[in-house]
Amino acid sequence: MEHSERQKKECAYERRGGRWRSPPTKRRRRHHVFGVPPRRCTPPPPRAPFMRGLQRRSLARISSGEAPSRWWCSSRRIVGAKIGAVRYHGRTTRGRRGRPLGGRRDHDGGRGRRRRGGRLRRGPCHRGPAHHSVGRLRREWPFPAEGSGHNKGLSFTEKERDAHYLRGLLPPAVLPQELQEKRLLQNVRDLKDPLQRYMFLMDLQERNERLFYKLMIDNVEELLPVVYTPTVGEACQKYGSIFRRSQGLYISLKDRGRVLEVLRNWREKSIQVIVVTDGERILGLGDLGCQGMGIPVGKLALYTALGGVRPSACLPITIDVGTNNEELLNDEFYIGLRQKRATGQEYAELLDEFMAAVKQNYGQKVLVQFEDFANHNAFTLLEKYRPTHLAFNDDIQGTAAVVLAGLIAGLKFVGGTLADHTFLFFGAGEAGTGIAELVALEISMQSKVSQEDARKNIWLVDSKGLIVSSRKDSIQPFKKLYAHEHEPVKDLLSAIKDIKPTALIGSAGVGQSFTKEVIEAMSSINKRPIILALSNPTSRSECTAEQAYSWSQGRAIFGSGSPFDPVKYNEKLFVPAQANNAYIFPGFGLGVVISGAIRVKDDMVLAAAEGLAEQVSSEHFDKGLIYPPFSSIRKISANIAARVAAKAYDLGLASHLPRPRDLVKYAESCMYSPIYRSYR
Ligand SMILES: NC(=O)c1ccc[n+]([C@@H]2O[C@H](COP(=O)([O-])OP(=O)(O)OC[C@H]3O[C@@H](n4cnc5c(N)ncnc54)[C@H](O)[C@@H]3O)[C@@H](O)[C@H]2O)c1
Repeated sequence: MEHSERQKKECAYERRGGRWRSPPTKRRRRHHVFGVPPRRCTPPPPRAPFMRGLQRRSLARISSGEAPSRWWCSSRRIVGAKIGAVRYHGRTTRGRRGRPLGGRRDHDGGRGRRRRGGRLRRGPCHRGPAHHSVGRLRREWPFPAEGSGHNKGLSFTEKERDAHYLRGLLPPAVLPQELQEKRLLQNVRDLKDPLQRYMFLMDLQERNERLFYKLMIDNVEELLPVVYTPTVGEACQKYGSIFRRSQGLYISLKDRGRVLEVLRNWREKSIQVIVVTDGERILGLGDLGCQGMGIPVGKLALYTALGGVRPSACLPITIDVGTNNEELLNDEFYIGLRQKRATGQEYAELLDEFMAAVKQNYGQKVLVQFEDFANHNAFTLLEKYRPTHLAFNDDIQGTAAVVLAGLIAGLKFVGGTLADHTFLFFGAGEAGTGIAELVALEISMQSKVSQEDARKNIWLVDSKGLIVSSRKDSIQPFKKLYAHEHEPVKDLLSAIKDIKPTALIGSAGVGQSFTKEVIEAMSSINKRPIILALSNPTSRSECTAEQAYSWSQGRAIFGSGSPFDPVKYNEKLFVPAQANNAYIFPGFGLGVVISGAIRVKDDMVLAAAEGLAEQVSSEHFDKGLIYPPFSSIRKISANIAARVAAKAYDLGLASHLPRPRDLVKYAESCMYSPIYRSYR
């Protein structure tokens, strides 16, 4: 077909990326689809300069957050009406007669339609304003409002600065990412106050995401205590005063009936991991209400830095049902609801609505990690949602896996298997009973005995003393399994003398509860007593590393929840192990994500623990370590992920088929890399 002169003039197709794009009107698009050879088209006219100005102003509006949160995928609606010259980067895949092809794409390149119910319909665009704008880099620079995944700061090359209108907005020097990292590390080290360091790193995460993660990955041992426990505890306590920008999603009692709508306001659609808290038991610090947000934010930063889950696939959520913390209720800077905690049906209904909305919005392959819920809710929620959701509780299952791995490794010094030893837990909450259950499961699998029999060597002490059968009627259901026949015992020291445990595991959140007498009693019973002081933050630790080593004359195999510096005792250097959940949950999450698992089973948690324990080599044992060093955490996470994914495939819970042949390699290849990308 010949082009008429008029047609040639009107034809504004532009050849980009091997395709013809951006037809100005529907009529002209048809004209192309029906048989007009695209090569005859004239190039598009240059864009009018005033359009650029208009667009830039509108983008500033978007970036400053002034524009509405719901965006419609239509040039005639919000974006287009204001911007005029918006050029969509959404792709159209067209088949015969110009009809959109099916397949993965649910988006039609910005004409207000997306695939719902098998058909293309008009509707809200789930990708938000970023999807519609030209020059995503410029949109984020210098307004880092919608995430900072594209920012490179001084690392933008000359070419990128030209292509993305950044010239003049940056100083002339072009620095490599490594140099930026070196400078920032120096900046962090110059700050003496840990809270200042925390705020510095959070600012960096918002400003330049890739640089933040590069810094984290390369200096994980140094920065982990800043981004997570113990500093995050202080940050949560002062969250209202240091609040700068919202870092996650807040769902409060006010949102009942529209939780789904609130979830849809989040900028990213493709979410793989959610960490959610209700702030009732933040670390060992108690009820911090809405200010518990620091925990999901910190945990998800570790999911990315240590486990390689994409940052854009992570969603931190705080469910605000009020707080019983009087200090916060009277704090003028408190950021949450000023009311007492909702309980009972009101609480359960909000949680139900939340979990249903999560499934509806993100499907069933999104991992929902419950974090720092008080134990009266944590067990109930996990039991309730495990059968229907991909639910995981790090305080119960994550802690259990990391401690079990430590015990397995610790027994290499002591000798014998788990079944040969007795374990005493000080604290029978989420952490204590979670660990006890997993230890019992491992014993039952190793020794082919029932789990009930396996529990017989495990004893728990709670605030009322040793859990024994005579207390059965007055204790919570999850403790009843450990109510063995024994005389009532009120204090820990007497319990140790009676039970004679090999390992003493503290998870009561009571600082300095492993006194000199306690450690000495453990040392008199065992040649190498295993002492795990798990309570966080450092102030709640049952004893310090120095106390454990000196009171046991250097014989203790010590691990703690919060980090302690190496200790010199009798001219020998002892490196305390950190039983940090960060060994497990990032790798566990990655395993779940790469296999597309739809449920979490105990066997998968057990696989994670075994995956961690097997990475403690003889070289580590020589140094007295019961965990591998954190510096190789990405490798550790990839191995754990492979073990978890393998178990998910074995159990028929994985949905990503076919099963990759080499799961470790596959896990490594799926990990997020913080190296800057090049932009055209
Ligand atoms: N990997 C880790 O290091 C790790 C992981 C999870 C939890 N933790 C820490 O463990 C601690 C407890 O966490 P949780 O989730 O089990 O809390 P929780 O509230 O569920 O349980 C606390 C338990 O301690 C008992 N307790 C309280 N005071 C006591 C006392 N004076 N004497 C004896 N028992 C007492 C309670 O009865 C309860 O059973 C916290 O400090 C938390 O930070 C550490």
